[in-house]
Amino acid sequence: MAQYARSPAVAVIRLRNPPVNTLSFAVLQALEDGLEKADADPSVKAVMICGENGKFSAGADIRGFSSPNRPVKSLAALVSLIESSKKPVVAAIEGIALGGGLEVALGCHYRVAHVKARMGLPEVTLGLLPGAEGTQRLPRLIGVPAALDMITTGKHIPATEALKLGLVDEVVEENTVEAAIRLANKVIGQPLGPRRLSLKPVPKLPDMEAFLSQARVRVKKQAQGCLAPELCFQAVRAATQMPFADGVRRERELFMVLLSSGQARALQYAFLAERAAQKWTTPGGASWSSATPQPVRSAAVIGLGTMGRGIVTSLVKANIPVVALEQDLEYLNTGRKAVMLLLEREAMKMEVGAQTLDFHNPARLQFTVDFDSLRDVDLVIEAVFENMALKKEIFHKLSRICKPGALLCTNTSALNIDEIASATSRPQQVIGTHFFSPAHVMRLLEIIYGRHTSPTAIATAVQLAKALKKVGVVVGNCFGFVGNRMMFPYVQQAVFLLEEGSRPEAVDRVLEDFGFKIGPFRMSDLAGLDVGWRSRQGQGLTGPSVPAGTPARQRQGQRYSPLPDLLCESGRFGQKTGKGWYQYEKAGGRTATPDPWLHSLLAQYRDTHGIEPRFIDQEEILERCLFSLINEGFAILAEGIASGPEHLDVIYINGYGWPKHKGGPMFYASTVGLPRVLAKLHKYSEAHPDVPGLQPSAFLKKLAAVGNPPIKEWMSYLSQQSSRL
Ligand SMILES: CCCCCCCC/C=C\C=C\CC(=O)SCCNC(=O)CCNC(=O)[C@H](O)C(C)(C)COP(=O)(O)OP(=O)(O)OC[C@H]1O[C@@H](n2cnc3c(N)ncnc32)[C@H](O)[C@@H]1OP(=O)(O)O
Repeated sequence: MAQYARSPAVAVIRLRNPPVNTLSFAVLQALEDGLEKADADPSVKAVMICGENGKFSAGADIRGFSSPNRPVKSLAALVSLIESSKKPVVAAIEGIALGGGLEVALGCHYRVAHVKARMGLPEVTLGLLPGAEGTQRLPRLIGVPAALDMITTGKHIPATEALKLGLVDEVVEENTVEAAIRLANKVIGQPLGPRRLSLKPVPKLPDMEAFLSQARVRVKKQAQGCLAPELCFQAVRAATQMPFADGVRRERELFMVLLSSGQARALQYAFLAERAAQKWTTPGGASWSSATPQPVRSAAVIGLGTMGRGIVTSLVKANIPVVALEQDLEYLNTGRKAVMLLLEREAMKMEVGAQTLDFHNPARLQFTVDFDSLRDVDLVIEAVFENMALKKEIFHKLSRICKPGALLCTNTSALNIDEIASATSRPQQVIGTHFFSPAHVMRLLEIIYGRHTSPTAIATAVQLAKALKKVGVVVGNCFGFVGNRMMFPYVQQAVFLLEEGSRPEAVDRVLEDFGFKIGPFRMSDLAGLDVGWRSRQGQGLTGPSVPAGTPARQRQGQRYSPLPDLLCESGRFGQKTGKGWYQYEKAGGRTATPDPWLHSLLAQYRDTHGIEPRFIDQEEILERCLFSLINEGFAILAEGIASGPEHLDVIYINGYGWPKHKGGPMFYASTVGLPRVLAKLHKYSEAHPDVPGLQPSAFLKKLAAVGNPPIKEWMSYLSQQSSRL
C-alpha cells in the first residue's frame, strides 16, 4: 500500500508493495487517499512520492493483466490526478521506475533520481503499450525521437542518461528522498502550469513526417512479427498529430487491442516463466529454497575453441578473474588472440574502455598450458570438443588437482554427466553447463545435474548464470538434455519431409514465417552438419559400425533418413564448407541460396527408394515439425527431466530462437489446445506409422483426456505418473 507522513510542509507518500512496489489496486487507492489528504491539509504545501525498500515502482502487476479486476483504468486517472494537484508533487526515484511506475513519475511535476536508478517503459516487451498516458506525456518531455526509442524498445535507461534527456530534473548520489523533499520545499509557490506535461506541446522536428516514416520502417524491422512495437509507434505518432486528450483516447484504443491479443498473453507468460524457471527443484527433493550457492571468486576455462572463447569473455565481463587453459602453446596463442579480439569488441559495445574490463591484467585474465594453475580456482568450466574419453581424462586430472570444494563444470550439449563425473572422486561437485553459441551473447545456460550432483553445486551454477547475466535453467541428465532432445525430432521431421517431396527452402520458409529466426536447415548449415554426423557415428547410426545388410532407411528398428549422412559424405558440412542444405557464396559465407545440386540429389534419392514425391502444404510442414518437438517436451516432463513446462519454454525462447510472442513451445501447445495437438499427431502417425516422433506421448494423451487443463495445472496431473529419477 502507501504510507503517508509529513516532513513538515511536505506530505510524503511511500509506495509499499514488496518486492518491487507494483501498483496493485490497494496501492493505487492508498496513493489516491494520500493525495486527497495532502490536498485537504492547508499546512501541506507540497507532496513527495517515493517507494519502499529503495525501489520506486516496477509498474502494474503483470499477473493482474489476465484478471478481470485489473486496475489499469484507475492508474491513468491517478496520473492525471497527480498532475492536476495544486501543490507541487515531486517523485523521488530510487532503484527502478518502470512502466506504470514511470507513468506515475511523469504525472509528478518534478523528478529526482538516484544515480543508480533505472527508468523505462517496458510494456512493449509484455505485448502492451504504456497505457496510463505515457505515450502522450513522454514525447512532450523528452522529444519524439528519444520517447519513441524508449517506448518501442522498452529499454531501461540509467539515471545519468535520463538527466541528459530531461526525463529527470536532478540526479543525486546520496539520499534521494531528502533531495526530493529539499526540491519540494524549494518549488513551493512556483507556477505549476509549465510543469504539467499534458499542457506542453510536443517539441517540433525540422521534418517530423520524414522522421516518423523512417522510424516506422525501423520499428517494423525490429518487431519480427510482434504487434506491440507498431502500435507503440502509432500511439507516439498520435501525440505528434493530436491534442493531448485525443492522443490519450487513441492510446487507449490501441492499448485495448494489445491487451486482448494472444501475443500479450504469450509475452506476459514468458516474463513470468523466466522467473518461475529460477525456482528449480529436483525429483530427489533438492530445491532453490533450501540450497545455498558457494561464492565464485575465480574461474578457469579449459579449451579455447569457439565455446571456450565465448565463456572466457562472459566471465571477464562479469568481473570474475579467469585462468584460460589450452593443450599446447600453439592452440593457446590462437585462443588468446581470439579472446582478446572478442573482449575488445565487447568493451566497445559496452562503451567502456578495455581498462574498465581490465582484461590485459594477468590477475584478471591469465593464459596457460599448465593444469597446476587451476589449483586454487573456485570453479572450472571444461569446454573441449564433444569426446567422452577426452572429457573423462580431463575430469580425472581436475579431481586430483583442484582444491576441495571447487565446482567442476562440463560444457556439453548431449554427453552423459554421470559418466563424466565417474572419472572423478567428487561426483557431487560435477555439473553440466550447456552454453549456447556464441557463449558471450546467448542468454541461455542449461544446467544439468547428475545422479550425485549436490544441491550446493546446482545453486552455485544457477548463481553463476545470474552473474553472467544469463538465464540458467536446471534440468536432469538425459541424451540431449532438454533443448537438443526436443530439437532432434523437429529436425528429423524436417528431413523426412524432404524425403516425401518438400525442399529445404520450403520447410525453412514455413518455420521462419512462424517466427523462428532461422529454419531447421539454415540452422543445421550454420551449426555444421558434421556435428550431428559425428554424433550419429558415435551412436552407431551411420558409418562403419552399421552392420552390413542394414536397409538404408532403417536403423535400430525404426525409420531413418540417411540424407544428412549423404551430404556429409560429399563433404557438405554447411556454411563452413560453402555447401550444405544450401549453397553459399564461399566457404564460411552466410548467404544461403537454394541449390540445384541438392534438388537433384533429392530427386535421385526418391527414385532410388521408390518414393513418389507429393506436394506437402504449409500446415503439414508446421505441424509435423512443431508437434513432434512439443510431443518430446511432454515426454521430458513425464520423466521428471524438467520441473515444469515454463522451463522448456524459457529454454526454447532463449536458446533456440523460438518467437517470444508465441510464448514457447509448451505455451503454444496450450493455445492450440492439447486435444488438437493430439489429434494431429494421431493423424500424421497413422499416415506414416514407421516415422519416429509422431506417436503421441502418454502424458499428452493423459492431459487431453482430462479435458485440456490450463498450462499451470499440467504438472499436478503427473502425480500418478512414474518419475524416472
Ligand atoms: C477502458 C480501458 C482503459 C485502458 C487504460 C489502460 C491503462 C494502462 C495502465 C497501466 C499500464 C501499466 C503497464 C505496466 O506497468 S506493465 C509492467 C511494466 N513493468 C515491467 O515490465 C517490470 C518488470 N519487472 C522487471 O523488469 C524486473 O522484475 C525488475 C523490476 C527490474 C526487478 O528485477 P530483479 O531484481 O532481477 O528481480 P525479478 O525479476 O526476479 O523480480 C522480483 C520479483 O518481482 C516480481 N515482479 C517484478 N516486476 C513485476 C511486475 N511488474 N508485476 C508482477 N510481478 C513483478 C517478479 O515476478 C519476481 O517475483 P517472483 O520471484 O515471485 O517471481
